Amino acid sequence: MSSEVEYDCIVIGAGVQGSFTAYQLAKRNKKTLLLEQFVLPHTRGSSHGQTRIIRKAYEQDFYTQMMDECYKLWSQLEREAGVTLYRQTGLLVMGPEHSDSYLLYKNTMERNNVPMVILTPENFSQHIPNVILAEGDGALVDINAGVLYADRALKTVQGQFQKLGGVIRDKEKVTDITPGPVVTVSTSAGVYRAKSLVITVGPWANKLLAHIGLQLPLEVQKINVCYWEEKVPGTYDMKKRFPCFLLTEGEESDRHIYGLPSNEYPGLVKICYHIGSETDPDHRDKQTDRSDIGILQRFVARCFPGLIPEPAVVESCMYTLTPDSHFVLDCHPAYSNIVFGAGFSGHGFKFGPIIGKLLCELSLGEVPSYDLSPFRIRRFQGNTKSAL
Ligand SMILES: Cc1cc2nc3c(=O)[nH]c(=O)nc-3n(C[C@H](O)[C@H](O)[C@H](O)COP(=O)(O)OP(=O)(O)OC[C@H]3O[C@@H](n4cnc5c(N)ncnc54)[C@H](O)[C@@H]3O)c2cc1C
Ligand SMILES: O=C(O)[C@@H]1CCCC=N1
Repeated sequence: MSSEVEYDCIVIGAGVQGSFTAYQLAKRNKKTLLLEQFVLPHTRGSSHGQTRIIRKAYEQDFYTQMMDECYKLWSQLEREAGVTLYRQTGLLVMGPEHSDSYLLYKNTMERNNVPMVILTPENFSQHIPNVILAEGDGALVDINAGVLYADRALKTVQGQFQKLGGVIRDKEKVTDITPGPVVTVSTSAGVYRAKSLVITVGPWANKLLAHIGLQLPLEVQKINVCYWEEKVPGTYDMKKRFPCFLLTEGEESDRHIYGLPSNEYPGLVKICYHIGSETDPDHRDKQTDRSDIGILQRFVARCFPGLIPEPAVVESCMYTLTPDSHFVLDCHPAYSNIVFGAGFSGHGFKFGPIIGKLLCELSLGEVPSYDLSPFRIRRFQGNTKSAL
């Protein structure tokens, strides 16, 4: 089947980043096609699941500053669609009080006037009951942080895109790309043409970029998404405003941990380890490493006395990591009408609306609204393989 229609833009990959990019393009009256390899919705990429953390607490100013507009774009989408996508819970940040990482969070938040409360070992349990603050740890709360209803957000943005006249074709895997002033995209079901192309295929980025002679330094990891049962149901519940939390980075392996209050599975709290094991996105179920679960069990036993230190549910999801954990947002070095967003390194969901806006701007040849230098591929220098 060959399509006669020429699109302004084709977006490949209907995860959070591709869906928001397509929506932004449609808002700009661009005739847009969004292609997805699986039947939607699916659980085989990085954007599935009911919840994600949204926060301004970051080590780097550029993320904190982008989140300013991003919160506004999330609430604009909520108003437009008449749905709730965000719930404020606050985010508890804990880490060795004098460590580089903890101080970077604290100072970045202070410098950018992010509303926060600093807790002391004396008043900690009064504010955050049923959590043990480790000896020597500092604690602060990013007050406006909270939970995004991820699955609902994806459904909403894809729905709004379609209402604006956008076309979604799922169960169509892109099998080839031919660059040119008009780009040709071949799928398992057809051939499509467009003035520009956006590639947002998450863990599959290098598999698809190989078709256009580019390889990025990305590592795909499978993450075990663990849920832990409350001894007394409701102890760590979102309705009671129990906060999301994260441990800042440090020397010890048991610091790469974060969690969300119980919500999607009543009585179960999501607590995960931020480092997984390398995997192939087409064979992720073959990766069965659970060594992180021991680290989580020790953490839960030590710091969450109200949880049973044995995971009740283990699901899986994938991270696509760059060497510096910063995103990749750029144009192809040889074809300026091919744009990609990749390497969201396990923290990209909250940025969906702003990533969509930026990739839309890049695909239209406009000056992007933010300085993209932290996200350009030239930072990888020798690590980017171009077969051109
Ligand atoms: C366990 C876990 C917890 C996380 N927690 C947070 C959090 O709290 N806060 C936060 O902000 N972020 C979080 N993240 C990160 C965030 O979810 C990801 O950064 C984001 O979902 C990445 O989206 P994406 O669109 O790049 O990738 P994906 O969601 O994987 O989308 C890519 C899409 O492209 C499709 N595709 C691939 N190849 C092709 C092809 N050839 N043809 C057609 N379609 C194709 C795939 O099927 C997929 O649907 C978390 C991630 C995980 C795994
Ligand atoms: O992006 C986020 O907020 C979460 C928490 C920290 C680790 C990864 N994702």
